[in-house]
Amino acid sequence: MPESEPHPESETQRGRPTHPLSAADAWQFTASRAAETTLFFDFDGVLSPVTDDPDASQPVPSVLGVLEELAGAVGRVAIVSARPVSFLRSRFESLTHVDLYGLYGLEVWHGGAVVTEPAALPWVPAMAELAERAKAELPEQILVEYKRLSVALHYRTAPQLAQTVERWGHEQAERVGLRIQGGRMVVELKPPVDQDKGMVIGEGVLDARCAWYFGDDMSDIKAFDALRAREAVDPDFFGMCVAVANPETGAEVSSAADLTLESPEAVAGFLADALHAFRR
Ligand SMILES: O=P(O)(O)OC[C@H]1O[C@H](O[C@H]2O[C@H](CO)[C@@H](O)[C@H](O)[C@H]2O)[C@H](O)[C@@H](O)[C@@H]1O
Repeated sequence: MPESEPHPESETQRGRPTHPLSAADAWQFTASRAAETTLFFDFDGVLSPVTDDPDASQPVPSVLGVLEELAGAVGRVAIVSARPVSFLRSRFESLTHVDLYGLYGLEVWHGGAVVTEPAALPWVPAMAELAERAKAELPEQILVEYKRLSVALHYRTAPQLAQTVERWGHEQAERVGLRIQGGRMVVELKPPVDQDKGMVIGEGVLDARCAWYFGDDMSDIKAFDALRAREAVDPDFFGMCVAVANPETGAEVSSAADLTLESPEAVAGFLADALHAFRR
């Protein structure tokens, strides 16, 4: 090529595109830096349709194969959930190349074992006691989900009890010294340990040049914020925030996202389509 003609930039050198951009363009750009890309997924309401009984939740069947294929196409795929790692393992046992973060990052699946944030461990007895107290004191329609280092109080099947649950949760948080996390028809009590999805993502993208986060709930907005924060300090980094629509937190999450998908089933289809960008 003559000296005077500009050299075409290679795909990996191409600067970050400007938001907003179409999903197709975002995937195409992502594919150009696939090895330096991480895809993060929330579980409930994103990979799994909402059910009245949290124990009954299952991923959309087709998403398992798609995640495994994506894990072979990009640098890293991770699920970042408020569920314990043991629960995530029971749903994603077949996925050998997908990283798992549980309890908002208090747990990580690493080297074949669950690694727990040491600062949270002293709170195990208090959380067990709290779960028993919740069962005894709250109306029986409230489903109490004990998660070792957190207790979730579900009112999905009794929405008229939302205020009762909120009030009881705040009283207990003050009494025991816990933190509260609101979610979709749920109030969750957690140890006073600095760890949330934003911190998991902030740390997780330190070596990445591109990341996507798929979420549907209030705690996921912190993960979106972490991608925005990284973009703000690194002009080369490209982040995409994808919301999943729902009647409870959907409007707020969607307003913080680059694009919104209709349902967990739509997420599975969206990811299956995205695979084409990596096969070219
Ligand atoms: O971070 P996530 O993986 O999205 O976990 C958030 C909460 O998800 C679960 O509750 C939600 O899904 C349930 C099953 O579909 C539903 O019944 C409930 O109303 C939702 O809030 C989970 O049970 C909670 O522990 C998580 O905090």
